[in-house]
Amino acid sequence: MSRKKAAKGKAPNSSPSAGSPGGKGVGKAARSSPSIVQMNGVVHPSRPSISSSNEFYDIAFKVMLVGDSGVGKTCLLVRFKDGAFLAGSFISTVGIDFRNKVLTIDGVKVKLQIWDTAGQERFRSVTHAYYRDAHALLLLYDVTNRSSFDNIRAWLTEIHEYAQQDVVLMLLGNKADATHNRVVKREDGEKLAKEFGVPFMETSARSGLNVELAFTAVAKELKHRFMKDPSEKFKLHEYVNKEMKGAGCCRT
Ligand SMILES: Nc1nc2c(ncn2[C@@H]2O[C@H](COP(=O)(O)OP(=O)(O)OP(=O)(O)O)[C@@H](O)[C@H]2O)c(=O)[nH]1
Ligand SMILES: [Mg+2]
Repeated sequence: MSRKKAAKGKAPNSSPSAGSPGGKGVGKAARSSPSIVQMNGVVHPSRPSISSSNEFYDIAFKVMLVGDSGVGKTCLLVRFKDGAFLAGSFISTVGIDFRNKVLTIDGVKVKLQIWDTAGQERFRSVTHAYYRDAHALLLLYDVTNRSSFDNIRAWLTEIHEYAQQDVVLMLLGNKADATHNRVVKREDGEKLAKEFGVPFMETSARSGLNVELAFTAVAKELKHRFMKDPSEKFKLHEYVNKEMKGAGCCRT
């Protein structure tokens, strides 16, 4: 397997062309493939790989964080990327931003290009334009904010409209550390996730609970799908249920 070194400082290759912000008119796009091709079992980068980091990787995927404003998308990404919590005043994301992180999954270097979207309604058309390139979506609500949970159905409708049909999807109930302010029960999240057939876990960008797990699970699923190795049996739901820790614990 050829190993590619991520180039530095260029714009990510997943961004839609300038002036084409999806909006309602975009509809479903053709299936996008990872920025690599597999020939005779060998993985080759199909075009120059682009990353803001400077690490080698074998395969790359695009992951998008979506959900209402304030649910903790940016904090979750910063926790995953830098291992830190952005405490203090809330700075709402404007438009869209991205960070790269390379994970080693079963000896394979998997680069996740993670898109942090703005939850505010006024940026929705920008977000729509990026759905079609996403290989995975992490859909967040805030366990201390009922309306962010109630809006999950609307987010799922939007995802069905704009994202690829086979996009890897996971529901995350964030801010699980905030026990005193909790208004959404863990069972409510579990029930909703079951109804839509998506894996679910509660997370905390503050404590780090299940943050690494959420991204690792997605990376494992994407790598598994890409490699199509019949000897390797990976089931995302089973993996998540086995590895997930409750809010009472402190898995990072
Ligand atoms: N207690 C607690 N607070 C959190 C957690 N994650 C985020 N927050 C707080 O929630 C607020 C919003 O976090 P952000 O990550 O900026 O929210 P966002 O989803 O990116 O919001 P937009 O960019 O507007 O879409 C901030 O004040 C964070 O400090 C968490 O896990 N626990
Ligand atoms: Mg944000």
